[in-house]
Amino acid sequence: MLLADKTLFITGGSAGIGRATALAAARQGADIAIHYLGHDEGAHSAVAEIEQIGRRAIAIEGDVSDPASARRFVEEGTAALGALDIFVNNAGICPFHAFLDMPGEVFERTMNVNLHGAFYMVQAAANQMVRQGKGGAIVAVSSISALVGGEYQSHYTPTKAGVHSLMQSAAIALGRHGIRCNSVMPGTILTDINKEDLADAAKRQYMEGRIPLGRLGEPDDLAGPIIFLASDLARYVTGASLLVDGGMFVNLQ
Ligand SMILES: NC(=O)C1=CN([C@@H]2O[C@H](COP(=O)(O)OP(=O)(O)OC[C@H]3O[C@@H](n4cnc5c(N)ncnc54)[C@H](OP(=O)(O)O)[C@@H]3O)[C@@H](O)[C@H]2O)C=CC1
Ligand SMILES: C[C@H](O)[C@@H]1OC(=O)[C@H](O)[C@@H]1O
Repeated sequence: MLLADKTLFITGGSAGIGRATALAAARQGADIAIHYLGHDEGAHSAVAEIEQIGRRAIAIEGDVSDPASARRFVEEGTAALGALDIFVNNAGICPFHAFLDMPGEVFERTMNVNLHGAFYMVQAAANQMVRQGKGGAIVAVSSISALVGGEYQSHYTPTKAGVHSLMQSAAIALGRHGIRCNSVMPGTILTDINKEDLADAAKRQYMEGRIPLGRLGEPDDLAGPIIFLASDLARYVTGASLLVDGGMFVNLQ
């Protein structure tokens, strides 16, 4: 097992990529702390499934854009599970909107959740790892959108570039503590975040057509790459990013 007896803390663990990763990490031997916003059913059913696998789990509600929520997640999760070995920063939103009339509150909320939230969460987790004194691994869910733009994502793509950049700087700041920091860059993965956008058949067909592997991603497609980066298999990997996009990025023509 790749994560035997480790503890893994993950934001956005009630749905989509985060939920799939939490369950896959439990199958690899980890105990899991889930942070989520308000989707009680998703969070509590994930906890129940993890316990059925035979691992411990706790779900803690809060808004990642609030720094106090990051501190509470780390404190309460560590009190429940005994330590924080791996942190996965995954929570995020993407309310698709045109650029020219983007409401200020949509821009600010997206920045606050995706980027500021990542900063506060990663900082709180890193401080706990430093206190423990035995290193650790941090994996952030960035995006292919850190590298390319989107007409309706002008508020969102800078947050994903920011998360990628945060992992690079954190890798430098935390290397001396034995803490590795990396990111994954998913392509288009079928989850609630894009259900409405991909309900447009023409858009969905266009996105599918760009992918050499011939299909959109599933949340489980991210679990393996995240667990790899979190595990000792990646013990000399830090400051790196891994595209997980079925080949979409390299498909120019
Ligand atoms: N799906 C895709 O194609 C891609 C996704 N990504 C990134 O992957 C990550 C996960 O997205 P995905 O699984 O698709 O999305 P989902 O909408 O399925 O899940 C989002 C998760 O984030 C949580 N969340 C949202 N806002 C907050 C908040 N303010 N505070 C705490 N938790 C919050 C949600 O909690 P709750 O359920 O309680 O509301 C939920 O658990 C995001 O960072 C996204 O940008 C990157 C590239 C592609
Ligand atoms: C929400 C989008 O479908 C998704 O998010 C990203 O980061 C990529 O741009 C995907 O298309």
